[in-house]
Amino acid sequence: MISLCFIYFKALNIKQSKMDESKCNASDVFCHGQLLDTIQQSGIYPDSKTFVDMHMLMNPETVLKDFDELMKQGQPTVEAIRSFVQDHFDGPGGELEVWIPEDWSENPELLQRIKDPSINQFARSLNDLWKILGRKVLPMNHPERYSLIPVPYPFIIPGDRFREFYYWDTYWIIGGLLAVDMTQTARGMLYNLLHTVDRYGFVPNGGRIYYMNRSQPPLLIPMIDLYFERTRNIDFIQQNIYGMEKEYNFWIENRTIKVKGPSGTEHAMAIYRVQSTEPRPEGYVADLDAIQDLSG
Ligand SMILES: OC[C@H]1O[C@H](O[C@H]2O[C@H](CO)[C@@H](O)[C@H](O)[C@H]2O)[C@H](O)[C@@H](O)[C@@H]1O
Repeated sequence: MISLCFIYFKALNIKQSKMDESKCNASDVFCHGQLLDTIQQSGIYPDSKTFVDMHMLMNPETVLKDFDELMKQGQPTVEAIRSFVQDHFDGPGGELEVWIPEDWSENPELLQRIKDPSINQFARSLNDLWKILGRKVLPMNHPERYSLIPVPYPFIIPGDRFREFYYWDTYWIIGGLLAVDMTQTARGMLYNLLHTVDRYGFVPNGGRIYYMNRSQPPLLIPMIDLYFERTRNIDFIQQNIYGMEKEYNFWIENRTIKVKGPSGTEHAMAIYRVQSTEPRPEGYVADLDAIQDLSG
């Protein structure tokens, strides 16, 4: 049974590159298909997220056409794959620039109130992180070449390999921003998430196209509540109430199952899950390894 699952998994994953030019987009390169499979399995990047955070130097159809030409010559060597990537991609993360929040201050009121020197020092080092983790999307002339989901306002990233916004991280980030009076940055991050609701109907797991079929816990309304409790900005609520309702309805309609309690009473329970049977593009090798272990 496990072997059958593995074969099915692989069959779904290794699809031929699509050659119909009019239908090519970044997800044909970064989310599924033979090109993704070949590059990720070549081992040229120890972290599978490196490749899927790069951007294409030409249109996806050209990249896929060149890749098909390469494959016609037989299984490429690791060096040939490395050279193909160098010729067709740049990055990762080159679509973002470091951004220092305009509402950052060295000595916010909260820090002035912390008397213990070591805790004060620790809090100051945390406050300095906003300047390291702030990002802004650079102008994109060809969005179809990128895995990044562009958002209109600057934002704070988790850091390290996570170069984009994340849904539920934003809840904790907004709590931290509000604690040091950075309400403008917090508001911009809320606008970004509301922008994704407006555009896609929901907030994706994170700001890359390969996160579009995944959820994280639905914290948009609670984070707007944090913002409102701090600012009492009723205009913001009035302007965005439809976006909040749209996201709520997405969860009710798409991420809710019925469960029976011990007494037999039926309850609606919200779940977050992945709608995919393929390896995660940014965790590709780890997922194939996990399946291999199961089948062996
Ligand atoms: O801090 C960002 C997020 O990091 C982890 O999850 C993300 O990476 C996982 C591995 O690639 C991926 O499976 C998941 O979909 C991503 O959100 C962490 O588990 C998250 O809690 C966190 O938001």
